[in-house]
Amino acid sequence: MEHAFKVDLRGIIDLLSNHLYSDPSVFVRELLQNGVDAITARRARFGDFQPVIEARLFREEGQLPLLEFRDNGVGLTEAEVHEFLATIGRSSKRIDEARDTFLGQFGIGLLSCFMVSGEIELLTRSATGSSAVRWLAQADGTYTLEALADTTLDVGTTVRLRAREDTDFYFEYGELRRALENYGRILPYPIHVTDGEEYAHVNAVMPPWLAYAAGDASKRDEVLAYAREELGVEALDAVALRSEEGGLLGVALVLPHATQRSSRQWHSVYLKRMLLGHDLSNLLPDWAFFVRCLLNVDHLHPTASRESFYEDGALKAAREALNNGLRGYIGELAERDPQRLEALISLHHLPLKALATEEDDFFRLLAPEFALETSTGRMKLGEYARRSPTLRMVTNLDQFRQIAQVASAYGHSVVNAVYTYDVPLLRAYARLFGRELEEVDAQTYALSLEDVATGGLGGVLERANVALSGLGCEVGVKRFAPAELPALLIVTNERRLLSDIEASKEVSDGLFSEFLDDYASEYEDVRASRLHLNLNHPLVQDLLHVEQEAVFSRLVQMLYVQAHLLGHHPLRAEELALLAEGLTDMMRWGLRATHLGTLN
Ligand SMILES: Nc1ncnc2c1ncn2[C@@H]1O[C@H](COP(=O)(O)OP(=O)(O)OP(=O)(O)O)[C@@H](O)[C@H]1O
Repeated sequence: MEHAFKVDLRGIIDLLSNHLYSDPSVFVRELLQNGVDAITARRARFGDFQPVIEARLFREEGQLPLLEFRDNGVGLTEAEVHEFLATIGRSSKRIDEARDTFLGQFGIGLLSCFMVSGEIELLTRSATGSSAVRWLAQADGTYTLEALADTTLDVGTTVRLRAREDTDFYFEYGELRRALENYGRILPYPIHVTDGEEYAHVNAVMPPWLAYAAGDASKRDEVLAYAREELGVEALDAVALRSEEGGLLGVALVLPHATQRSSRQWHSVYLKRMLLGHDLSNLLPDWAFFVRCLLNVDHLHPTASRESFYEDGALKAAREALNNGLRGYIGELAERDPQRLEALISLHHLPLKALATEEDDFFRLLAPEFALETSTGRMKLGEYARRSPTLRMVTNLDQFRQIAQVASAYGHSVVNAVYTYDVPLLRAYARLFGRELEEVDAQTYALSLEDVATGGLGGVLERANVALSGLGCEVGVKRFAPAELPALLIVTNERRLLSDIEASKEVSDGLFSEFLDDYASEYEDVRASRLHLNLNHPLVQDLLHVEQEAVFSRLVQMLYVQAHLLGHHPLRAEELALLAEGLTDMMRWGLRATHLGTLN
């Protein structure tokens, strides 16, 4: 035996309200959409007429507010009401040629009215001339349908909804007007709203960006003013975007402040002039996070929630077109107004770096303008490459701090490539412009310091090592530039990690401290850090002649602490204690020297 499915309407309403639609105010969108589609259908079948959509609110004493939403579109015959309105999932708009003409297609939109109202009343007269009908549907899935004797009812449809206690909010004039403006601001048919006292024509003035996008360049200032006044964006530029694919028209407003990839922009995306949503992540290229877009597409397909687009060939083509539009803007700026491009790069370097790493042509165009931090100051990549035939980079901030002083003594400038995109940018530069790229670290420079024969040092090394025993540091004596630098501390990354663990242990107790001990034991064989004393420095030369062990030891320890400070190495408790003791001794000796004219 064959049986028919039964539908539990309450279940479906629950599905729509809790899982498909993000907000009950979408009922306004669905009503608008049906009104617009009905007018489009009437025009197509019965010729031109003066279209109108009207929302009227009634508040009567002791009653919950009532909304009447009227359009003078094609209307429905009794048979069509049974077929399309009362059959869930059935739509008059799902024929192939209608897909591109109408906003609706799924045959579920009207049900969203049950999110705000217990019943839906619909009065309609078809443009075919048949008699008017009244349909009254309940959320439990039952409905009544009666033919109306009233012959004065105009062609079109009126939907009547009474608020529930908990949905009163959506039936307030201000809220309804905001929702109509939000969804219908650029719809092509006039939309009116009134509550008897207040009245508005919500789409009386078309925003200027559509005309600008369509090619009317004279609207640029109006678009910038619109962005400022309506969106609160002091845009630096307005880029017109259009493409046949997807029937896309839009404008990208260049933001006046730097942005991160993670900062999501509040775009406005319209489908056939009806607001679809604010997210453009599946249309805009990844790197375009420096613009805020206003966009209308005519030929893309919405998902059932109408909050994003369905992934298909048309969406892919539209994505491509947007990508090309924004790239075209940057390329054209380079030719038309290089200074403006320079300003754009310095403000929006992150998105433009992302673009440059994607494509060689853009790399050549943009890369020389990107700012870098180098051991000889901030400069643009182009300038850095002019000054430094071999490109040198460090990828670790600690390393950069350690070698910044020494590298310049060798006439080297080293890039601090710890920021996003720096490494791929330098690699791409080396590849495209045939340069050598060296990754350097503190050890590389320490190895190239000039060795000193230990024979002539008279046991200084041994004594210095005793002075620093227990600190995990070995002492060496070398000659290097700059001569003003008395000592250089080289700390390996593992050693740095170990110091960090020790520092954490100082402030933790119990279990965590034990865990840190375990963790640290894995690094037991780590090489000690190295303190290179610079024999070019007069203080180090004097050190060779200090005989009193206490003084010698303090001097070495203070050189060790000073090297920490100069190299921006964090001080552990041991180093802080040495610093305190050393300073006390120095002061004591200073005072004694003042009084006695001698040190000791
Ligand atoms: N104002 C109206 N005028 C004329 N016909 C209407 C009106 N509102 C609804 N209909 C008819 O009822 C059908 C179902 O409407 P509903 O809003 O549920 O779905 P839809 O608009 O077809 O698709 P979607 O779910 O994508 O919105 C429509 O296809 C249309 O035939």
